[in-house]
Amino acid sequence: MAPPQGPRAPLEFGGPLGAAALMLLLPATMFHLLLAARSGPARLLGPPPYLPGLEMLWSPWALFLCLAWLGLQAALYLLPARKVAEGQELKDKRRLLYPINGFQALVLTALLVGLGVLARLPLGALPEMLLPLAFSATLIAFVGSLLLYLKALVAPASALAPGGNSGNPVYDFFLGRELNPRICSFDFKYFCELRPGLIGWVLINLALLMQEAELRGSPSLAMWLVNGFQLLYVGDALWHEEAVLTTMDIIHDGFGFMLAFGDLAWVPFTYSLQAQFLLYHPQPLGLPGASVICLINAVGYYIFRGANSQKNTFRKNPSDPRVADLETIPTATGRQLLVSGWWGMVRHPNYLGDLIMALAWSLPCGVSHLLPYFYLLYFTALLVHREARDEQQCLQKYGLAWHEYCRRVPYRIMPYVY
Ligand SMILES: NC(=O)C1=CN([C@@H]2O[C@H](COP(=O)(O)OP(=O)(O)OC[C@H]3O[C@@H](n4cnc5c(N)ncnc54)[C@H](OP(=O)(O)O)[C@@H]3O)[C@@H](O)[C@H]2O)C=CC1
Ligand SMILES: CC(C)CCC[C@@H](C)[C@H]1CC=C2C3=C(CC[C@@]21C)[C@@]1(C)CC[C@H](O)C[C@@H]1CC3
Repeated sequence: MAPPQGPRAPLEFGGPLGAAALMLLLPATMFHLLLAARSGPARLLGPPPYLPGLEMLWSPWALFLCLAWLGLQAALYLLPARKVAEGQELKDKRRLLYPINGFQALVLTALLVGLGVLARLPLGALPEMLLPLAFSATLIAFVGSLLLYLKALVAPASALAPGGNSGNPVYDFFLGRELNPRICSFDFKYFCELRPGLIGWVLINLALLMQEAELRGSPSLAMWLVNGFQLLYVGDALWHEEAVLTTMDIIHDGFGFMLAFGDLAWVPFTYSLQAQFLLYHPQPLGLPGASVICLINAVGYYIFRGANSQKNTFRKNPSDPRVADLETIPTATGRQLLVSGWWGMVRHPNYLGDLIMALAWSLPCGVSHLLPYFYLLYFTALLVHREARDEQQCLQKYGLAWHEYCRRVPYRIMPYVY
C-alpha cells in the first residue's frame, strides 16, 4: 500500500463531510432535474414532481446501452491518432503520452449514428430512457471510482494526486487518489473527461431534437439553436483536445467519484437540460430573438476561444508572432504570465466567454421558467469555485509574481464586477 505523500494538501470541498454530502447531493440534483424537465410545472426549486421507484430507474437494457457506449468510445480512443501529445512533467520527471483523436471520435460516432438512423435505429426513443440511463451511468461511475480507489491503494506514492491522498477514505474516494490511472496506455481520466460524456451529451440533444420532430412535425427554432450551440462547444473542445492536458483536472485532481460522475453522468444528463425542457415545454422564438441569441453566443465564443487560444499559443511558444508583442510578467519558475491581451482584461477571460455562452444556451427556453437557467447558475458557482482553486495553485507556483499579476489585473472574471 502506498504511504501518504509528504506535506498534506489542505482539504477542499468542505473535507470528508462536504465530499459525502456532494456524493448524495449531486446525483439527487441530477435526478431532480431529469424529473422536473418532463413535469408540467418544470420547477427548479421545490420538491421533485414524484419520487421514482426502483423499477423506473433500473433497467438492464439501459445498463447494456451505457456499457456499449463506453465500449464504442474506448474503441475509437484506441484507433490510430493524428498526433500523440506529451502531458505536463510529472513528479518523477516522466511525461505521459496522450492520443489526440477526440474530434475523429466525434466524426466517426456521427457517421455511425447517421448509418444507424438510416437503418431505422429508434434514436427518438432515447428521451424516454433518460432516467434509467442516468441511473446506470451513476452506477458505473460509482463502481468505476471504487475500482480506481482500490487500484490506487497499491499505486506508488509518486502516482498519487496532490489533493486526493488525505488518508480519509471518503474524501479520497470523492477526489480521487491516483492522478493518472492507466492500464497500459489507456488513460481513464483523459478518456472520460472528453469522450463518452461530451459526445453522449450531443447524442442526447440530437435524440431530443428528433423526438420533437416526431411529435410536432419539425424541430423548433429554439431546439435547433440549443443543439447547434452545444454541438459547437463540444466540437471545439474535441478539436482543441490537447488543451485539456493543461487543465487542473488532468494536472492536479485525481480521478475519483467527482470526475467520474461528472464526466459520465452529470455532463450528458444535466448539460442537455435545455433540450429536455424544450421537448416537453415548446417555446415560441422568432427570427429577431434568435438572431440576438446567436449574437450573444458568438460574442461568448469569441472571448472563450480567443482567450484559450492566446494562452495555449503563448504556453507552447512565447515567441509565436501572434503573442510575441503581449506584455508579460516574469516568474521565478522561468515561465511568464500574460498581462495584456485577453489575460490583461480579467484573470479568467475564458470563464467569462463560457458564462456568456451559457446564457445564450438558456435564452431560447424563454423566461417563463427558472429550470433551463440551472446550467447558468450551477456553472457560475462551479467557475467561481474553480477560479478560487486555480488562484491558490497559481499563488503556490508563482508567489510574488502572482501577487503582481493580481495587482495589475484586479478583476477575476467580470470586469468591474468580480
Ligand atoms: N463546461 C464546463 O463544465 C467547464 C468548462 N471549463 C472551461 O475549460 C477551459 C479551461 O479551464 P481551466 O482548466 O479551469 O483553466 P484555465 O484554462 O483558465 O487555466 C488556468 C491556468 O492558466 C495559466 N494562467 C493563468 N493566468 C495566466 C496568465 N495571465 N498568463 C498565462 N497563463 C496563465 C495558469 O497555469 P500555468 O501558468 O501553469 O500555465 C493557470 O493555472 C475554460 O475555458 C473553462 O471555461 C472548465 C470547467 C468546466
Ligand atoms: C459534478 C461536479 C459538480 C463537478 C464535475 C465537473 C466536471 C463536469 C467538469 C470538470 C472540468 C470539466 C471540463 C469540461 C467539461 C466539464 C468538466 C468535466 C470541458 C471538457 C468542457 C469543454 C471545454 O472546452 C474544456 C473543458 C475542460 C474542463
